[in-house]
Order: sequence, then structure tokens, then C-alpha cells
Amino acid sequence: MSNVGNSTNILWHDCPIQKQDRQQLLQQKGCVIWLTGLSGSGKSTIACALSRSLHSRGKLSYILDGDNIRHGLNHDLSFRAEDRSENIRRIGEVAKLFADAGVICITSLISPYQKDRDACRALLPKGDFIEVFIDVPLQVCEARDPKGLYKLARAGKIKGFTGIDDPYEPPCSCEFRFSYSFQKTGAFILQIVLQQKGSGCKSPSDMAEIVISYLEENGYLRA
Ligand SMILES: Nc1ncnc2c1ncn2[C@@H]1O[C@H](COP(=O)(O)OS(=O)(=O)O)[C@@H](OP(=O)(O)O)[C@H]1O
Ligand SMILES: Nc1ncnc2c1ncn2[C@@H]1O[C@H](COP(=O)(O)OP(=O)(O)O)[C@@H](O)[C@H]1O
Repeated sequence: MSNVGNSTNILWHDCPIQKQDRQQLLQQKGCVIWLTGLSGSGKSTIACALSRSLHSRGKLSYILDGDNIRHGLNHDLSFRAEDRSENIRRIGEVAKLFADAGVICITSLISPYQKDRDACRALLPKGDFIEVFIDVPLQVCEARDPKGLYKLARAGKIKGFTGIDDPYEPPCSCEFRFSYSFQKTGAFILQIVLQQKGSGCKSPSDMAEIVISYLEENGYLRA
């Protein structure tokens, strides 16, 4: 018997069917692909491209999208710092369960704080947390503004908007960083900065394929 958090006298119950059995069934390894970046950076778009491409290869994935989870499990949370941390903590725990189920779990959250992302990484076995930083400058995200939220934030109608009057801490070390660079012409071009390899890429599906190659090379797409 042990005490965990506010729960007392609880005992872990094991099942003879384990993660390895589920992975065998699915012919893949459970892991978490953690997408982080500003609102409008392209997290949801890349998450969908990833999921679509994995699906076409017969691999099971599931997306935990910040906006969507805030419609249900996390509907009680605001955008105050403590609530953002709790949002990340809960989604990190859910992602861990998906990975334990053998699923490739893709999270799409701003997740602005380094310590919260690190805490989620620490929940998983080494290598199973793949952090992907969608490093798109604020000006680009703001110009896209697909939901009109930056406009509202600039007008003071939304307080504490990430990048405007709330912080975003870029990852210190992540598996992938997809970044924009500023050309002499003034146009933004998408550049990829990888720990593994460097190459130019332009579209969300290009970025998805690079992450999928990493999964393949690291044995996540077989049991
Ligand atoms: N104050 C504030 N700051 C940032 N974002 C805001 C805010 N209010 C609402 N939204 C919308 O909520 C989406 C971000 O939710 P997340 O759960 O990913 O945020 S966080 O990780 O807890 O910081 C985010 O969605 P994305 O654009 O998909 O990132 C916004 O649409
Ligand atoms: N690589 C890209 N190049 C150009 N536009 C993009 C790219 N990725 C996403 N977008 C566009 O940017 C907007 C924000 O993308 P979205 O995936 O919703 O971002 P986030 O989930 O980070 O808020 C959308 O209109 C989307 O079509």
C-alpha cells in the first residue's frame, strides 16, 4: 500500500497483457511526439499531416490538441500560468497512457514553459518523448492570425496572450526544430534545423515526413 498525492492506501494493479503485447499487436512502438510553438505556428497542421501519413502506413496515432482538450477534460482551466502548467501536466499524463497503449501520440499545445515540457519528458522512457519546436516568429504567426486572436490581444481584448503579453520559453534542447529564417528580400523562408540532419523543407507534410523518417530510423514503426 502506498500514498500518492492526495490518495492514500492505493495499490498498483498489473495486467498480464503489457505494453509489449500491445505493441506486438500494432506492429509499432508507443511514443509521444510533442509539438510546441506559438499560436498560429502550424502545430495543428503538422499534427494532422503526421497523423495522416502514419495512418496511410497502417500506423495508429492519436492527436491531443490543446484547443480540443480544453473543450472537455481541461475545460476548467484558464490561461493563467498555473492553469497552463496543469493543462500540460494532464495532457502529459494522458499522452503517457496513449504511449503505454502502444499508440503514437501527437500533442499539439503551445506548452510555453520549459519546466512543464521537461516534466512530461521525464514521464516517459528515454527516447520515447520526441520534442518538436515549430519555431515560427511572432510576426509570421500574427500575420496568419487564422482565429483573429492576435488582433484581439493587440487590442487588449484578450489578456495574457502568448507572445504578446505572456511568455514563451523556446526549448533548450529538442529533437527537432523547424525554423523560419529571414531572407534578404524580406520574405520568410522555412528552414529546418535538425539535430539529426539538415535539409530544406517547405510544407507541413515535408516536416511530417522528416519526423516519420526519424520514427522509422529509431524503430518506432515496428514492434
Ligand atoms: N491567452 C491565450 N494565450 C494563448 N492561446 C490562447 C489564449 N486564449 C485562447 N487561446 C487559444 O488556445 C489555444 C492554446 O491552448 P493550449 O492548451 O495549447 O495552451 S497552453 O499550452 O496551455 O499554453 C490557442 O490555439 P493554437 O492557436 O492552436 O495554439 C489559441 O487559439
Ligand atoms: N508551413 C506552413 N506554411 C504556411 N502556412 C502554414 C504552415 N503551417 C500552417 N500554416 C497555416 O497557419 C495557420 C495556423 O496553423 P495552425 O496549424 O492552426 O497553427 P497552431 O495549431 O500552431 O495554432 C493556418 O491557417 C495554417 O493553414
